[in-house]
Amino acid sequence: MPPKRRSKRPGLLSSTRPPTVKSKHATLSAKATRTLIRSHHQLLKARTQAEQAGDDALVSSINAQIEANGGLESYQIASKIGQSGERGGDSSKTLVDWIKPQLNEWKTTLPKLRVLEVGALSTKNVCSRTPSLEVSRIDLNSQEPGILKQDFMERPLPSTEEEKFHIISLSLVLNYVPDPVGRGDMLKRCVQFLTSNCPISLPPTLFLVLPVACVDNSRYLTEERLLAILASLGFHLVETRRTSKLIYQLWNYTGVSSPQSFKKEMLNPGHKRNNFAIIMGES
Ligand SMILES: C[S@@+](CC[C@H](N)C(=O)[O-])C[C@H]1O[C@@H](n2cnc3c(N)ncnc32)[C@H](O)[C@@H]1O
Repeated sequence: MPPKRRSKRPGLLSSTRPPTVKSKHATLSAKATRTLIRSHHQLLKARTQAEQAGDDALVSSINAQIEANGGLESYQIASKIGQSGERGGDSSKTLVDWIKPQLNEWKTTLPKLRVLEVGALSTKNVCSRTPSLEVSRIDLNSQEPGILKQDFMERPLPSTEEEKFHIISLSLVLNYVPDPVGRGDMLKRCVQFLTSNCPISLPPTLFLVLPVACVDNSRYLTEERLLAILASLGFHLVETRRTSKLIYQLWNYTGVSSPQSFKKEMLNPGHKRNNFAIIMGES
């Protein structure tokens, strides 16, 4: 009797470790997507620590592991899958829903509101399809012609109000930054790119999305601490929303800051917690 032919249905990538995305059209299970994203973050963090320790051999070995996992491109593909409707969807829909009352004031005779989308993976998300918004998209690795390859931390500072933005989106970007000081610097830098010179009654706005574990399950960051950090920079929380995985927040910049330093200090002890932290000096 001839051997039974095996089904041609491909197995899930989650059954292989480490998961690697080879083509832009590869399909990853939800679990494999999460594993790939988590592993990329862990490798970035380990690389930063090796760099800080001056261990060049370890840096090279971690770089090789990042590449073996498919690099930033595979990470972005996994993140894009996460943006699909069935996996939680496009976070910019929440941003647009929240500012809809103000956007309704907008008329075609007015200039569009400038949005800086840091960590942009798509030119077709909800904010890009909103007629009153003009979106400038940047990412460390551009996936499409409408996305500029640029590190926000290296973007030249604006020299005029017109070069600034009414809204900055940091959706799942702050948690990508591998070290706590860099995260504080990123939040501080946002202030320099925001303008209150707006054609409608929308204050300068920061849209922040983080994995909920960053504030619920970290030894060094809580929602309260995040609020204190952003308040010290002059931000006021106006909207917040949670899903089982993500926390979405809308912050208005008031212009009234009270510089304070925030160290990495134990707020929430527990051996099962993570080490996500934001450090900020007073300057
Ligand atoms: C998880 S993806 C988030 C994608 C999308 N914003 C979302 O909400 O699904 C994080 C992206 O942030 C980008 N990124 C991280 N740090 C950045 C920086 N300093 N400047 C520009 N892009 C950055 C990464 O390259 C990556 O594509």
